[in-house]
Amino acid sequence: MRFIPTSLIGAYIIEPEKVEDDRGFFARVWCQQEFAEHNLDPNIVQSSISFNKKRGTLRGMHLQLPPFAETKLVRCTQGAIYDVIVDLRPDSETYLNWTAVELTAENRKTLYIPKGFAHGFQTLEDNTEIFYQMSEFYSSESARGFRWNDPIFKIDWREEVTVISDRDRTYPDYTPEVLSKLQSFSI
Ligand SMILES: Cc1cn([C@H]2C[C@H](O)[C@@H](COP(=O)(O)OP(=O)(O)O[C@H]3O[C@H](C)C(=O)[C@H](O)[C@H]3O)O2)c(=O)[nH]c1=O
Repeated sequence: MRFIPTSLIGAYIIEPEKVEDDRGFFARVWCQQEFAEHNLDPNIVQSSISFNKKRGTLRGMHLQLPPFAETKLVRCTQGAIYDVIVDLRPDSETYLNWTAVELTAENRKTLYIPKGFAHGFQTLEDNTEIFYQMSEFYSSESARGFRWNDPIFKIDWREEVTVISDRDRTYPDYTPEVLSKLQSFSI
């Protein structure tokens, strides 16, 4: 695997190193030891999939607060997404910054998202499926979210949003009150 730092401290793009032969290829996409060697959280307790019928579908921006803050590994196993993360760790040099990466079934890239980041994506093709691996259990009570077009983040999305849940569409703007609840994140 190749671990490529993103512009946000602690977030990485992980590229598989293919071992090719006349049948095709084999590649590792996760290894507890290699992750630990790169100071990445090697714990996985849940895996999930997300299927999205229509191009332009947007899910996010989501995160879980401590004690259920989670490291996430995200990869696209069918279709393509524009995957976005926002650093919400007040003591981070890249606090409130965002970055995006195109994850596709073809490029087989994985995005490693540390605790304290909000995550969301927009699909770039119909019938797009995402595979997640999380370091913490799902906790609806600790789930929080911010609106995809919240002016404080100025995220530059690729396309018009075609499908979005009522919850994701109606999050209030990011405010100091919400910020205070995230102070407990540290890198
Ligand atoms: C995330 C999750 C959801 N659910 C249930 C709760 C709802 O009944 C249904 C759909 O949940 P939700 O609308 O929160 O799903 P997404 O909008 O895709 O949320 C995800 O989207 C963003 C982009 C993420 O990074 C997270 O993985 C996650 O927040 O599945 C579960 O039972 N377990 C889970 O882990």
